[in-house]
Amino acid sequence: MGEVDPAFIQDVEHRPKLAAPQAEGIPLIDLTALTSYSPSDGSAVAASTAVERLVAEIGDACKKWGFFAVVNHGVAVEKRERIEREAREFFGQGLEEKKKVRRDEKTALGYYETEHTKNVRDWKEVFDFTVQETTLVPASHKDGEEGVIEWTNQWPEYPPGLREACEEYAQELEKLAHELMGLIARSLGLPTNRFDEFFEDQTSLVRLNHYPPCPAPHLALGVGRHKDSGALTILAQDEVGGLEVKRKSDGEWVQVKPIPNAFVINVGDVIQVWSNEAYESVEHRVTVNSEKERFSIPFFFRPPHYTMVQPLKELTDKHNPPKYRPYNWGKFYATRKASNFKKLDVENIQIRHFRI
Ligand SMILES: O=C(O)CCC(=O)C(=O)O
Ligand SMILES: [Fe+2]
Repeated sequence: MGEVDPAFIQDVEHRPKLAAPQAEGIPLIDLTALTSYSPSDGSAVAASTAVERLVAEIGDACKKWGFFAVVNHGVAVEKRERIEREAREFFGQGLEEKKKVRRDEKTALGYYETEHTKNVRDWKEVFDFTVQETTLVPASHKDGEEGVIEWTNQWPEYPPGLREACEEYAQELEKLAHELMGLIARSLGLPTNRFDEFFEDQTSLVRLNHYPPCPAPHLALGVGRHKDSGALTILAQDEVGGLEVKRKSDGEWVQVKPIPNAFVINVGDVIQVWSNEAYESVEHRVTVNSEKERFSIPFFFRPPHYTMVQPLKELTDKHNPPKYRPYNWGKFYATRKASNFKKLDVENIQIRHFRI
């Protein structure tokens, strides 16, 4: 492909600088204290001090960056390698094969190659699946239309091992997501289990991303600038690199350096609201390059559709009143979905529409 379809071209102010600084990147946090903590062993006191330190590190990272990387997270490396292998195999097939599980108006899950972010087409193809076997979402994004529909995953015939690899990976990541929410709760001065009630069901999603080499990496993006709308994102990226985060301190785009077997974590809009902006959801984007393809796998941890998202009572008082009106997560997400993936002339729904 020599010429790039104009649908992919970013406005001048959003085009990437191809040498974004790598210095002063996101914090790297070692989760050993969490995975080795066992209240019954003799070193419980030392272990709990280590967990307290970890909680403080997480709190600092959430405040300063909204992003951090974790190592020693307890997710089995074989499970990650397996899904990465299956994803490569899936995307390596011809378009005809992939289109057999293509997403359409009715089935929101599966393969898709024409996603847009803020009305510009992304240089990528994706495969989406939900974590909960039966995921319920509102049938309509319109207020007053109350029905729900069931989302079911579309699994391809090839590669035959994709489904199992995805299901196993999702289970592992769900455990890590709960652990991280526990640490985040503690860092906000809340009990470890404070967020559990919001995840008895879920609308969590895992996405396999493939960014093919792009002949115009200075004009297009793999994913345009955006914030993640859910609670927390846990990203596995390969060794190629391309993720950039808008640094809060100065608004510069900085690269998130790939670290083998680490996950990149970021706070989404829902935590921004729950925490009444103690933590903010930070803008990020993905650059592409002309030589190498790149693969990544975000796990989007999201509450069930019926959740009313609002600042937690414990984190607000008369000096720090709630900054958001409650909004229904399912309707918010359905509205996003209804407009997100095609070119539109209007802006997507945003949490700032609920800002008081
Ligand atoms: O591929 C990546 O590094 C990040 C993708 C991303 O931000 C997203 O899918 O929301
Ligand atoms: Fe994202």
